[in-house]
Amino acid sequence: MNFCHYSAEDVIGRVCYAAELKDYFERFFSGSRYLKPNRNCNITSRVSGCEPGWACAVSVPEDVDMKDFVNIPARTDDCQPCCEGFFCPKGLTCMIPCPLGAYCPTATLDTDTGICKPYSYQLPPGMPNHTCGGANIWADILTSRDLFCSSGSYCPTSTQKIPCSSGHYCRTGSTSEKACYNLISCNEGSSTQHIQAYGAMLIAAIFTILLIIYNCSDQVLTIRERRRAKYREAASRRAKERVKADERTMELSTLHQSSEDVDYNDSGTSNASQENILKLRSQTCNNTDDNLDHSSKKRLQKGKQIHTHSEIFNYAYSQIEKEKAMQEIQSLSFSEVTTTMAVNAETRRRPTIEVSFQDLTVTLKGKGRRHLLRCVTGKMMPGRITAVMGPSGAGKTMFLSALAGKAHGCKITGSILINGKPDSIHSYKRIIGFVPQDDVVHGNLTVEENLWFSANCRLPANMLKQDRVLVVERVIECLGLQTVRNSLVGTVEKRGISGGQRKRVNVGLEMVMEPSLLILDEPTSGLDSSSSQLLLRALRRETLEGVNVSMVVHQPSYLLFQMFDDLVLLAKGGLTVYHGSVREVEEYFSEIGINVPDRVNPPDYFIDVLEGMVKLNTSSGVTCEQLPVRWMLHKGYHVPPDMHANAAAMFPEGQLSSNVLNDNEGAAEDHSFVGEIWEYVKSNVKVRSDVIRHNFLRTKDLSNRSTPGILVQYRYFLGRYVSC
Ligand SMILES: Nc1ncnc2c1ncn2[C@@H]1O[C@H](COP(=O)(O)OP(=O)(O)OP(=O)(O)O)[C@@H](O)[C@H]1O
Repeated sequence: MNFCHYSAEDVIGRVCYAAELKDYFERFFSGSRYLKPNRNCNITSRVSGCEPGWACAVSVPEDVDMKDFVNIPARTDDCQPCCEGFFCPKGLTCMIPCPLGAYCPTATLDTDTGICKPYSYQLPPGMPNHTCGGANIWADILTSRDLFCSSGSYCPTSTQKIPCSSGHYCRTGSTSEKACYNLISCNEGSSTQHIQAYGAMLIAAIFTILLIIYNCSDQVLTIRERRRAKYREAASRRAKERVKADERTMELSTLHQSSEDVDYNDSGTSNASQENILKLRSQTCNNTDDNLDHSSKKRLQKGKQIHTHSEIFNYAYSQIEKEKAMQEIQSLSFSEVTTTMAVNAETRRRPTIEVSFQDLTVTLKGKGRRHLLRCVTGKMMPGRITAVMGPSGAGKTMFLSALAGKAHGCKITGSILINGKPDSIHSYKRIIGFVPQDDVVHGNLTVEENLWFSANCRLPANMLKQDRVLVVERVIECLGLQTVRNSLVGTVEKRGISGGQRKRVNVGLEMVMEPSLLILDEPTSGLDSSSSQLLLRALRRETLEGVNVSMVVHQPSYLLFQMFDDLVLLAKGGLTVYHGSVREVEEYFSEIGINVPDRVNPPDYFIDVLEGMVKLNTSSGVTCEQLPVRWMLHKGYHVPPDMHANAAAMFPEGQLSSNVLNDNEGAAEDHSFVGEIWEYVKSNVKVRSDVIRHNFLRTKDLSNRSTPGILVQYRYFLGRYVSC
């Protein structure tokens, strides 16, 4: 009570009782800015203690029930200024102790302003004997800081205020001073520690780290890549050595077996020894995982992921070598049983897609309605490579685009069936690869990065890492891209890999997604003969897994031509001249008197004929223009009316079956002006709705493959830019 000029009893008599405290805090916490005066401060009986910073005593303290939370006692006696360390709000007439962190000295009058400092109340008018009292308010720190210990000082009690010493800082309402961090200088009376030094140090540290990362990232990536390459090469070497060792074992066994066979049956020796070779190779091929340790083998058997680079590459390369051996078996095999055994056991087949089309006609919109493709009927089978050939502008690209559902802005009639059903080709887009004529590779990435981006985005999301590595490594191996796998593809400004290699990467982007239908537009253009053969061999390998491969090809060499299974030959105007097996094309043309001269490459000759560069002098009298009609008649297809004259010219009157010629196509071709406009509007609406459906609406997915979601794909996309 050193801070109060009353006696202890006087102070106790002035401190608020329970009912007054309750009344005060209820009003305070109800958010009322101005407190309602209590019963002692009404207009009729207003005492000095009702003024801010003043309090009064109770006349008979003994009569007051301190536990009475309801009745406010009468305080009218001996009104005096509020004690230090207490606050006395206006209209309350009693004292409340200030809380910790507050500083409540007795106010002094500022004669200039007439305000009781450090508080902001004034002396009441008309009361000349009244002086400044103690604290008058109590508020939270956000509303008013008047009552709280000011910043730069600390208040151990509500009557003591000590300036913050140097090396320390004190915030508003502090009861003790806080030591500043090392390295930070805090002067006397500091209200906060200035951590700018730390901020500067942090920025400098981040900058240094970034600088180190920038300078070393290349190094780190190179080292990582070098390590991976080391594992890869070791795995490849091990797998090859293993195959060689197996081959030597086989040779020895074969020699041994042959010498035994000679004694019994001379005639059957060669066949028997070859069978032995095949059997032994099949057996050794089955020991794929011999390069792996026991735990990795176990994980593989359970279909689990293997983790280290070394294990993954060992697995991938032993699989690749095994596949190569299996292909060799197939080419060596003469016994169908052995081949079937090998293929069935080891060749993984993908879901198959058979594409059949009937009377496929693509017509250009607008005036003239030119046919870009006309009445094309046929089928493309899984496990076969179909070449699409024809003179320039014949509609080869348009044909494959129409099949792939990428022919926009044209009217397409006829039917396309997928596996015999009229499903939309877009429903299978996740297992259809399309290699356009123009490059779609990313020039600022390496060959391997390009392939990995495509593989990550388009392979099944749940595919194990080792299988992804196998797929990518297999494609790199198949396409002969080993030597340039880490080279930048290159752009116009920055020279990268060669044009032929770039073309192969383009094809690789689609091969790594393991498609069931692979459509390629001129993948061999610009490639030399050996590169083209390498590519065809890679595609041939795909067909072993049941992939349906169709490609536009220009001027294939004879060797390359023989590597195709089927041929679609288109004449100008998009009409079919031949669609069938490559083996039978020469026979078909010779039947109509078109024989390929000696030492002329058959595909070149057929294109020359269709270009009109070869003057036909056939016994049957068929002209170049009649070849499409000849094909239609040969297959028994309907002949469109505008071609009837050509058909009739080839056969004497009456020899043509009426159902071949009875076709109404074109009967409704002559429209009135209004009819033409109506047709135009109709087709335009259809094209727009096709575009909207293709871009915005989801077609039902029938591919049975779930690829990574948009966000994951976006992550891979961003990853590409990080790599750049
Ligand atoms: N959107 C289009 N608008 C107008 N004409 C088109 C369109 N698309 C294709 N054509 C025309 O259709 C014809 C066939 O084109 P396509 O590209 O299919 O020929 P191609 O046989 O692949 O030729 P090339 O071998 O020269 O690449 C060409 O005469 C072409 O001009």
